[in-house]
Amino acid sequence: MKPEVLLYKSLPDDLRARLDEHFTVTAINGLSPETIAEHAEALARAEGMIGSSSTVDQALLEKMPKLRAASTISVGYDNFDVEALNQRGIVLMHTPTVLTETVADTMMALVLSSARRVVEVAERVKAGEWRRSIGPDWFGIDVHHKKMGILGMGRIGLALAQRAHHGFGMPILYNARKHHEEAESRFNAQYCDLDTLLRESDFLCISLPLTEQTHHMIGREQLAKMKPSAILINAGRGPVVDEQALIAALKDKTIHAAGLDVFEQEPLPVDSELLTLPNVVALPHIGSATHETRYGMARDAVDNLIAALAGKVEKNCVNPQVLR
Ligand SMILES: NC(=O)C1=CN([C@@H]2O[C@H](COP(=O)(O)OP(=O)(O)OC[C@H]3O[C@@H](n4cnc5c(N)ncnc54)[C@H](OP(=O)(O)O)[C@@H]3O)[C@@H](O)[C@H]2O)C=CC1
Ligand SMILES: O=CC(=O)O
Repeated sequence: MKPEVLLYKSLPDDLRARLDEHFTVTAINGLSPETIAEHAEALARAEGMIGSSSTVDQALLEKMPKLRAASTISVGYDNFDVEALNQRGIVLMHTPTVLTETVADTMMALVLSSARRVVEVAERVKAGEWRRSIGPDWFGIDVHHKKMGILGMGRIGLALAQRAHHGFGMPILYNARKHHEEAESRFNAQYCDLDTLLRESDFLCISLPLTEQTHHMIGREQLAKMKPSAILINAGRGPVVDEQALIAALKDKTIHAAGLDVFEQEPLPVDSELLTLPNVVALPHIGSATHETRYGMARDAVDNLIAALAGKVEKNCVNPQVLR
């Protein structure tokens, strides 16, 4: 008999067929209180689950007594209670690597669009405001050769450093928990403490995961240390930055601008003050959102679940200690 799995995100047809070859699949429309109640019996039978974005906590796990493996279609896994998974010996699989280059592209897009005011001036053209040769009120600031500060020199930070260093001649500063030899040798990146990173960066680019340690790592005190000309880019997770402190800093010009792909609450509420600020570029969490990369993530997540439920995990495992 094939193991039963819960699918809570739609998949491309060929990947859904691959999942069906290996498992008896119950597909549900996201994990909400309603779908969880409606499909209680399928949850109780499921040995695996695959999807993204939804919260997987102790309360949900209690409804899934047979669960052996969870596969998220994302690299970030802050929506999982990993401690609870570990206690139950449930394997958590994710999709690093396949999305790295695409997310770094998105970060570079945020750097360029916030510095050169691409979204704002394009809207002005569409509004019919371009009636004569433009003046300084349409100008942006240079990106090339400015100092890029990267907070979180992991896979994505490294790919961003490559673009900034080789493509834009930018000196790279970075902070992480440890030194990254590859960043230092390939991009001449200089390790520094967080205060130095804040003080010296022209662009502070955040590619951190959300953890207890990184929650609100950037708040009022940290923003006050940045240059008034600096631009903050966040494509890690929204709650790494205290959003109210950021709004205040953007309004009183403590910093120049922000380019944001992630927010404390997603979708960003339509009445968020961020949306009223001309010096903000706000994207709807599109870091990895290209057809190619989203397909690759879904493919890897399906393969990860197949490997995990077959006891053949070789990569992409968040908590390999439960395999021992
Ligand atoms: N906007 C989007 O669509 C996307 C967002 N993301 C987000 O980006 C995050 C990073 O992804 P990825 O680069 O693959 O992950 P990695 O694990 O490769 O890199 C994470 C980096 O963050 C650093 N870090 C973690 N905790 C701290 C801390 N307390 N202080 C300083 N540095 C810290 C790590 O430091 P060290 O190296 O020293 O361990 C590491 O350099 C994901 O977790 C996810 O939240 C990812 C994909 C898409
Ligand atoms: O935010 C996206 C992810 O893959 O993590």
